[in-house]
Amino acid sequence: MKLLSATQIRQWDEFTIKNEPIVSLELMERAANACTRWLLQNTLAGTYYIFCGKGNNGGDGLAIARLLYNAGRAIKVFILESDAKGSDDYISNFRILHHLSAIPIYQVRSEKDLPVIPEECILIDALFGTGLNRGLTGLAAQLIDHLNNAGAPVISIDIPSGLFCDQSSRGHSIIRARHTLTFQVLKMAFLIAENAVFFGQVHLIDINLHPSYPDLVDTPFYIINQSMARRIYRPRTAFAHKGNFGHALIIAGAYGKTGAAILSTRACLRTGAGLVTAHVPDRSVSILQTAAPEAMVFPDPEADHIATLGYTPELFSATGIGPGIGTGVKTKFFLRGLLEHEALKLVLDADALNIIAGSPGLLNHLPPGSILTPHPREFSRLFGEQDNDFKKMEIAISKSMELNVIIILKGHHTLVALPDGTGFFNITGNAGMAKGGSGDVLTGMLTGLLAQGYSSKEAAIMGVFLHGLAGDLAAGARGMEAMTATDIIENIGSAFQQLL
Ligand SMILES: NC(=O)C1=CN([C@@H]2O[C@H](COP(=O)(O)OP(=O)(O)OC[C@H]3O[C@@H](n4cnc5c(N)ncnc54)[C@H](O)[C@@H]3O)[C@@H](O)[C@H]2O)[C@@H](O)CC1
Ligand SMILES: Nc1ncnc2c1ncn2[C@@H]1O[C@H](COP(=O)(O)OP(=O)(O)O)[C@@H](O)[C@H]1O
Ligand SMILES: [K+]
Repeated sequence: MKLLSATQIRQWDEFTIKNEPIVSLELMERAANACTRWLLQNTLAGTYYIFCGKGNNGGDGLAIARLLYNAGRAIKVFILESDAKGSDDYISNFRILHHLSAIPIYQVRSEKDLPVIPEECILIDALFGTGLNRGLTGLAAQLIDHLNNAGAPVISIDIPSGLFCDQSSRGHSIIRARHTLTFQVLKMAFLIAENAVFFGQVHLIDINLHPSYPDLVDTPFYIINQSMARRIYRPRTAFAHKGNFGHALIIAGAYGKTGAAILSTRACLRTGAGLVTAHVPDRSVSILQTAAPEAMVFPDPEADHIATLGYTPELFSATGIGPGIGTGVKTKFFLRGLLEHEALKLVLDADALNIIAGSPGLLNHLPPGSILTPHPREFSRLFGEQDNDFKKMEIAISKSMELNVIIILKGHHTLVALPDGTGFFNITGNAGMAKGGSGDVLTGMLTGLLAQGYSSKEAAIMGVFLHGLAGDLAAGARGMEAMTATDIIENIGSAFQQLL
């Protein structure tokens, strides 16, 4: 699913107005009706303090005020005054509301007009929407601070005021909403970790924008959804044999971290690789074979570390390396040697990435199409600290293009950055996965998919989707606190079944 920019969303409104066709004011009325329905269903009757700017977001706020009033709710309307005359639809809605003389409308012209806000009221934020074109300052910023400090819950219309859709909002005054009722589609701002404190729970409000528009526009950003994963998934044919599904190699687990090797290996098995071999230090062999009897093992001659490439890596269909291997000298040399094999299909995670971060020259020796799976700290070690998460995303994409690799920047909404300059956001997964071992599972899953012949792009996109979905199923069964990485593995099968 395409992730549209603020400009494209505005054009989508215009496209709908022209092609449905519908007049702009009626589209605003449709949006306001949908928001009002949500408010009536989800908020208890109290007084709504509705704060409106003078653009179309403010127009939405005025229309919502009228509809709530008609539904019998108590309301007060506050207009943030400025020199702007107001958008046409704002003006129309203001006139309609003004005629309903029972509705109190207050103007906020200076600091002394900031109202006293009782804690038990509901604040509706319709000050600025997707038309924000600079950070808020002056009276607007004072009003935002005032609302944030009031102690009453804030419900933002479309986007918290002050938050930019497609760029970092760091350092600006921004509403901290408990809920955001956003029109039609997710905005990029809601996918970026640094914004998490602002939008609260996001609810998509369907306003029936014209279905043809997204097909007509290009965008470098996508959201991974079930239908995208389904298009990638290739169900097994009845006459298949294990040779059809590749032989995966997992290189993981210095002694003391054998668990990482077990999790990756078991995830790889559960993802469908025909054969799986785990390369682990000698002392870990029996532990691994007990925990994952379906896997074969290559015992490293070293008791505690990965050090020896005693096989031809090209014989494996795909290789995952990194979980728990440590960054010792012998393991560094091992990785250096492995990267000389240019034809490998590789997944690099955890300590493999830390080793590369310590010898950045190695970045130029990654086999084309390799998949790197850094979490944010590993990402910073590899590519430097960035001022904000949007910049981080840009760097992920530019490095992916420059190095011809796939970078999976892990997080709540994991980003898959591809060498063609596109970025795919994952929306499965939950905070129950924020514990040791979840990443090891992803490495095993990605290696398993590569081994079965999925391309790096397919494996990355479907892999992060299935990993998050398995995590969601695990959370559903066990709860976020109690679930473990093993529970993610146990739910990989059910996640696949949702692709059938
Ligand atoms: N027909 C449509 O286009 C629809 C638009 N909708 C609403 O319209 C919103 C977008 O409306 P607009 O494009 O009018 O934009 P906004 O309502 O976000 O307001 C933009 C206005 O504020 C000014 N402004 C921007 N940044 C400012 C700043 N930092 N300080 C002071 N003034 C600033 C702009 O110059 C402009 O006049 C959406 O978020 C949504 O709420 C919905 O009603 C659905 C239909
Ligand atoms: N809050 C969250 N929401 C969704 N997914 C999460 C969340 N926290 C962690 N994850 C996922 O869990 C995995 C954690 O990986 P990582 O930090 O490498 O863990 P580890 O190295 O301990 O196994 C990533 O795939 C990440 O996307
Ligand atoms: K808003």
